[in-house]
Amino acid sequence: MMLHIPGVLTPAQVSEFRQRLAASDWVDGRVTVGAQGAQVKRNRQLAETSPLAVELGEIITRALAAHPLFFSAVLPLRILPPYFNSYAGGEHYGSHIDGAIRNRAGTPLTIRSDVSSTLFLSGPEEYDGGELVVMDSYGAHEVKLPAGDLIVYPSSSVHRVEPVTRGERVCSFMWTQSMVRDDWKRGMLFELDQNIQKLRGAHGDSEATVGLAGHYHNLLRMWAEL
Ligand SMILES: O=C(O)CCC(=O)C(=O)O
Ligand SMILES: [Fe+2]
Repeated sequence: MMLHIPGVLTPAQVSEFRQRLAASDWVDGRVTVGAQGAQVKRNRQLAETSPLAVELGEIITRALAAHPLFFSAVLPLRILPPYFNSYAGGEHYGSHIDGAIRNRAGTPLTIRSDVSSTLFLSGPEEYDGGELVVMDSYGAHEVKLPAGDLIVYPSSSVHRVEPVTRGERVCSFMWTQSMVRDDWKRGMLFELDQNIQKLRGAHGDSEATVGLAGHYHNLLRMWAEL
């Protein structure tokens, strides 16, 4: 399932992030990939142990943990601290799949990547190209979101970032281990949760919404791995 999650960061947070990121040191993005990724990846990132990456990453992680839509769609168990990348002057990231097991220099965390996310820190008017293209059985989906918004997509999908031919595309990206590994099951739980909330919004709680909420939790009980 792919989902657009608006307003993860406020415009004020985005502009503070951009100012601080512009003044920091960037390294070759190939530091965090394996051999296949290294052949197709051409961008820059903050170093994994950069104190700025750690500080800004914590703000993003807190915002995600408190975001009801992110929680409902991702059912996060562990979020690996977010990374920051930048593409300009034709930089791009060709078709690849994210490594299944991810760890992070400077932290003891190792996670299984179930859900990949990109948080846009540049607005679409700031650059040309740079679409995140995610493939699934329905075809290729192009994503370019307003600054502060996030896209989530299954880490199991092949994806790429098109060359940035004007301006600069600055983003944060991160991997989450979900309580529910299977994308199809996670999507079913998300649909059920969202529809229960719509029913509640329209009619208040009733015997039926309580029953459906029980069904949601019983499915989660059956499928969740902690
Ligand atoms: O920049 C992006 O939107 C995605 C980056 C990416 O796919 C990766 O680093 O694995
Ligand atoms: Fe990726």
